[in-house]
Amino acid sequence: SVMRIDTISIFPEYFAPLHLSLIGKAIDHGLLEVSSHDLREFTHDRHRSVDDTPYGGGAGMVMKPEPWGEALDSILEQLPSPRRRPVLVVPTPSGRPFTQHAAAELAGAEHLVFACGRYEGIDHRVLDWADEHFELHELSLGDYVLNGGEVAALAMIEAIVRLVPGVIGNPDSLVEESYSASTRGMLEYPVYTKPSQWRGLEVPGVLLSGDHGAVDAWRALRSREITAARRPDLLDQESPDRP
Ligand SMILES: N#Cc1c(-c2ccc3ccn(Cc4ccccn4)c3c2)n[nH]c1N
Repeated sequence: SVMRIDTISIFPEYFAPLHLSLIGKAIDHGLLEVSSHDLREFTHDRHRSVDDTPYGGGAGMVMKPEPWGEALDSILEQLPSPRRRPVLVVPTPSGRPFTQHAAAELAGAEHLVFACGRYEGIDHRVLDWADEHFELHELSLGDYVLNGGEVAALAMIEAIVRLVPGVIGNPDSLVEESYSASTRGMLEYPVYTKPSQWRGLEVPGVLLSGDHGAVDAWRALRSREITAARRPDLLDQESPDRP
């Protein structure tokens, strides 16, 4: 089935890169449809204004609700009926953490809409209204501050789309990854390829030995060492994947 993704932003050109590489291929193969919408197309004043000063005072500007309401209406009107409620993802610093688990959850959706804010955020009434018409997910990419939601949406879209069956070339790499890397598993072990000697540096002998048991053991040990050093928090969690 075709997954449809709509993005809404005052910088729709941020999403041009989605038509490259992996995701570009999925689009070419008809597995994925991506459309980017310019929020300013839903303004009607001469200055095409999308922001105004915050009620209650404070620095910065807030995105006005009207353009968002019209943009989201336009998405809903274009849906084939009877429609299942589309998923609305709103990247925000105050969101629930976007994790591999969230990506897997969203990979099952038929239709994803990303509302990318700027300034100090979107008038909260937009989220309150959207909660009645969409399956709303307010998600944060991580504990750092960005200037808007576009970069977060690009990352989320890539993490989600690569989990959609048929989109990524080799499904095996997904299976391996789901047990060892960015999920609540462990961090990836180091990888090597030819030449076996490079600038005086060798590939660990075990990897050239052909002894698959020894290779697996070496990789598990390296994952554990790297995880203990960089992400001890991942080691604390009991996980059925890790004996
Ligand atoms: N996801 C995510 C994000 C964001 C993010 C997402 C959307 C917007 C819309 C406006 N801003 C600027 C801004 C800065 C400060 C306080 C409020 N708003 C965003 C930032 N920052 N960091 C993440 N992990």
